[in-house]
Amino acid sequence: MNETTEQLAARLEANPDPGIALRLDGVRKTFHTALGPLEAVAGIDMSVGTGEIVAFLGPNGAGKTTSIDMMLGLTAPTSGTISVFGKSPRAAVEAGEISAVLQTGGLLRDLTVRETVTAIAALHGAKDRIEEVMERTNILSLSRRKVSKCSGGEQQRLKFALALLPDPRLLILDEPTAGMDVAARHAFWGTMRQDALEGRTVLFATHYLEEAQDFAERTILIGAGRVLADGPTNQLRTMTGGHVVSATLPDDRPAEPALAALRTLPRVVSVRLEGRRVSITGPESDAAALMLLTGLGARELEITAPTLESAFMALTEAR
Ligand SMILES: Nc1ncnc2c1ncn2[C@@H]1O[C@H](COP(=O)(O)OP(=O)(O)OP(=O)(O)O)[C@@H](O)[C@H]1O
Repeated sequence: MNETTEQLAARLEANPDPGIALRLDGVRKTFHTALGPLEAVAGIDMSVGTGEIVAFLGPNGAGKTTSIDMMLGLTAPTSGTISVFGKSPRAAVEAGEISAVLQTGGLLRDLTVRETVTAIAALHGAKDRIEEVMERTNILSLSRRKVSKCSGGEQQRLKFALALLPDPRLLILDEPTAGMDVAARHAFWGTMRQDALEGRTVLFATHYLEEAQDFAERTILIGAGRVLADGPTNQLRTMTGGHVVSATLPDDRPAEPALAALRTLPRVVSVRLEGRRVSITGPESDAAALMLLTGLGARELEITAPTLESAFMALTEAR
């Protein structure tokens, strides 16, 4: 059916950002600590389209949890704006359009699994979704188990069930598979994929490269509160723009002048030393090889395409 002009106008008024589930513009968050201000999020611009599964990848302390707290309206940005389906995060939470599986808290240890699901379903007016959600998250067999007796992975599945109760259009997951074994991880992501096919948007924070690689078509890499790279996960390894050149430096000379010289090469992303072995990451691999062999007396030269891990290390360490 073709949309009438009135219907289009009504839709744009309800969501001025069609096709976009989540948008962050110039978002910053500064905490005031005893040691002075700490900029946990230092200016993030990003958007996530409806139906995408996106990995929010970064090392510890990168600012993932702080960003997620702001997306959920749990804390306000110091500056910048966040919109969820064109609404403020709080309005989207109230409308049941966004929900989350968070790392900490949230479960009462003395309730059983079913009592927990039933209590939260009552809050959302979603009693009719209890069976479906419990089946989907594979917790029916745990119905009568006390939360305190559930393993870490089982508690994660329960949290996942609670997050699905309002039938959110956008699901945010902070390290969702922590504590799950390999089989549970695969089952979990299988469910997620199915949900995404049905139109649910998923953003998950992780510091596991493999998890981004295996389950997200797109990865937003963050470090030190900034977006370092954003693109298809299978291209992340080339986002450093080049290869890794490694070689063994001569024993009879100090390494530091050689490292300083290598750092002057154009567009070098990182220079690292382990023992006498130096590795240079960057797009100008020929120039690095030439300098190593002819200028620095290095031997055992190797040039390799970056692994996802080396791309990740180079991008996060280079700042
Ligand atoms: N309430 C707070 N007060 C002061 N500093 C904070 C607060 N919350 C977070 N930080 C700091 O902000 C930075 C970003 O933390 P955040 O928890 O967002 O990172 P993360 O990427 O989620 O890390 P992890 O993977 O370890 O959970 C860290 O340096 C952290 O110590």
